[in-house]
Amino acid sequence: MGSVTVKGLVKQYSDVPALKGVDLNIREGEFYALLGPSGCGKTTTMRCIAGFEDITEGDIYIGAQRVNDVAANRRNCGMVFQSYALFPHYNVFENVAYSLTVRDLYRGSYGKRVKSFARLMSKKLGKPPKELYQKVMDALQTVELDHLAERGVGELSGGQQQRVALARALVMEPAVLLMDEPLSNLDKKLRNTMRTTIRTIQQEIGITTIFVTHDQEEAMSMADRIAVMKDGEIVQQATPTELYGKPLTPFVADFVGSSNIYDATVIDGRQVKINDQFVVHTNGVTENGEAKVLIRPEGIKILREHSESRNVIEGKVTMSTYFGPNIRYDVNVGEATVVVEQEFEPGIPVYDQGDHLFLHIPEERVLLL
Ligand SMILES: Nc1ncnc2c1ncn2[C@@H]1O[C@H](COP(=O)(O)OP(=O)(O)OP(=O)(O)O)[C@@H](O)[C@H]1O
Repeated sequence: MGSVTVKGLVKQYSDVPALKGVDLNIREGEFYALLGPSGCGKTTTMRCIAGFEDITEGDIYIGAQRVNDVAANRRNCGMVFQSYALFPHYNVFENVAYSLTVRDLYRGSYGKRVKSFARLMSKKLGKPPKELYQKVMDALQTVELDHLAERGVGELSGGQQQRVALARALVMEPAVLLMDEPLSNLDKKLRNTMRTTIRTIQQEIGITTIFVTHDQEEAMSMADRIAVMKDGEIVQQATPTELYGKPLTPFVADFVGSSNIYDATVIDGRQVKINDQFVVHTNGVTENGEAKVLIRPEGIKILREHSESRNVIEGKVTMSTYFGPNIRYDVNVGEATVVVEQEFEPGIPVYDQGDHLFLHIPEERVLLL
C-alpha cells in the first residue's frame, strides 16, 4: 500500500496549460476524490500519477519512491475507467485473469503452465494453475461476482461489468487504486449502490484510492478528503464536512452543495447588506467593505408569522419544487432571490407560488467567503 505525493505538478499540452502546479498529499489507505468541472485537469492529474503522461514539471512519489522516471507498468497502480474496458470475447474469470497472467509472465514468476494459459486465453482454457485460479476467485469474491465467473461479460449488467473492472484492478494487488469517473455510465440508483460497494471494498482492503468525479454528491458521500480543482489548479483540499461548512471561495461554495451566494457590503463588521436588498447579522467578524456571502438553503428556517427577532425577512414564493425528501422554495426578497430547502414531513405547511412567508436566517448561517 502507498501514499501518493504530488509536488508542483505542471502539465502543458502544446498550448494548453492543463495543470499549473498541483500539490497533493494523499495518505496511505485514504479515499481521495478529485472533484471539479469538465476540463479542470482531474484526468490529467490521474494519468500523470499512473505514468501515462510525461509531466512538464514537478515530482510524483508513490510511497517513498519518486516515480517520475518509472514506467507506468512498474508504478503498481490499478486503474478503473468509466468505459470498463473489458474484453468482450472473454468471460468474467478470463477478464480478471488476463492482466495477472500478462504481468506475471512479464515478471517470469509463473512457469510454463501459465505461459500456455496466456497463449490459450482466447481459446478458453479449461483449468488454469491453482495459484492463479485462487487469486482470480478471491478478487471476484471481493466484488461478489465469484458465482458468475464463467459468464460472458456481454451478459452482465452495467454494475456487474464495473465490478469486473474493479476485480481486474484489485487482482494485481496494486499499491494505489485509480478510478476515473467509474460510475458515470450507470443509472442513478445503481450508481448509489455502487458507491457503497466501492467504499466498503476500499475500506476492507485499506487501499489508497484516488477517485475522479465531477459529481459533488459522489465525492462527498465517498471520500475521506476531496480536492476541488478549477482551471488546472487545486482551489481547496479538505474533508467533505469542512468543504461544505467552510468553503474558501464562491466557486467551491457553489460547486459543493446548493448555495445562495451574494455580493454584499459589510457595514459594521457584523451587519451585512445583501445585494443592496436586505440586512442580516453574522457572527463572523470581518472588515467593513465589499464581500461575498454564502447562506446554505437548508440553514434557513421558514416562519409562519412575523417575528421581531433578528434576521427575519419577508419574502414571496416564486417557485416551489418538490424533491421527495425535500421541498425547495425560490423566494423573492426585494429584488434578491433566496433559495430555501426544507425537509418534507407530513403535516408541515407547504407554500405555493405567490405565497408570502417569513424567513429566519440564523447568524451562524451567514458565512463570509
Ligand atoms: N491529449 C491532450 N492534448 C491536448 N489537450 C488536452 C489533452 N488531454 C487533455 N487536454 C486538455 O487539458 C485540460 C484538462 O483536461 P482533463 O481531461 O484533465 O480534464 P477533466 O477535469 O478530467 O475533464 P472531464 O471531466 O471532462 O474529463 C482540458 O483543457 C483538456 O482539453
